Amino acid sequence: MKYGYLGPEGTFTEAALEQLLAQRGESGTAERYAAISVPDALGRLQRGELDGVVVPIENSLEGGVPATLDALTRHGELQIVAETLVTVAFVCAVRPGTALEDVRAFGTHPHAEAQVRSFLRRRLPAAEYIPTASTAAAAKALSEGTADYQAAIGPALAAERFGLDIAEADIGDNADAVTRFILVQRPGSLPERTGADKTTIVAGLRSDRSGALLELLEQFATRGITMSRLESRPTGNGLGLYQFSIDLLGHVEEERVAEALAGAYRICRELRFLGSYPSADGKITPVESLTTDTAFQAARCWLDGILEHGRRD
Ligand SMILES: O=C(O)C(=O)Cc1ccccc1
Repeated sequence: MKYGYLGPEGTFTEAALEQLLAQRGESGTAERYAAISVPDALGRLQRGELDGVVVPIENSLEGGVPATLDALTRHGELQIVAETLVTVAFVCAVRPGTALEDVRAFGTHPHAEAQVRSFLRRRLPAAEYIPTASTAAAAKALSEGTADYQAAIGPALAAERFGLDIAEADIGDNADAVTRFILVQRPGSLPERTGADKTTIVAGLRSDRSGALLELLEQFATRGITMSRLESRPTGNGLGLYQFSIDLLGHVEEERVAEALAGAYRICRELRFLGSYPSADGKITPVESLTTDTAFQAARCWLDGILEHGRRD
């Protein structure tokens, strides 16, 4: 199996891939491919050049990763099969001999920049921020002398891989910051239901219907389904046109989730199913007695009885 990740070597995403491979017992056998961007990785997956791709999707401080949410929605035909959580710790890396005082600009991934703001305010208040495709891409360019910045912010691993010095370590605003990464594949069989699962969907609402979002949320509420993420992203087709990227606690093979998705499908302009997969935290989702599979099956039995008796020959 060949797995792609947001490269180059030394990104947080590479750490997430290693974590996922270890869980799947594939650390020794998998081939790795460092992609230059999330769309590049997903494109290669879709064309069959890769069998799986790991990308960041959500951060405990910043929320969803727009590049991933948008690329996943655009590709449409891909499926999330697993997730993993990585605790991210940041360092400020420089070329040997550079002092923090010499740093006029720094490069890093937008999600890293958002998580080191107090360090930036205290230590680099005048430095310009140059966004890069990944944290390790910033470290690589700095070490190769092709960067127009003097510092790179990212994991210690990236500094180490590219022979940089660590000017300051542990510069994150929040020591408990966690990033959630997903493993994406071409559509195939669904991961097995574990009781601790997530389902990811993208819902495009009908713009001519007042209360469309409320109606969508009702589909989940009435079936006892909890959302763990809800984000609006522009469709790209004009101002005011949004779609919602949503994580639900549950698996599509559960009756309550299947019924809610069917309800959502009826009322949405467009509904994309992006996958049901085990939650990384392994926490079993409590299911109220009125929304268990048994409760749904009993209701259907009752209805079948009515239809059976009332059938006209
Ligand atoms: O650029 C990286 O190293 C990534 O893997 C993306 C990222 C950036 C910041 C926090 C988590 C993931």
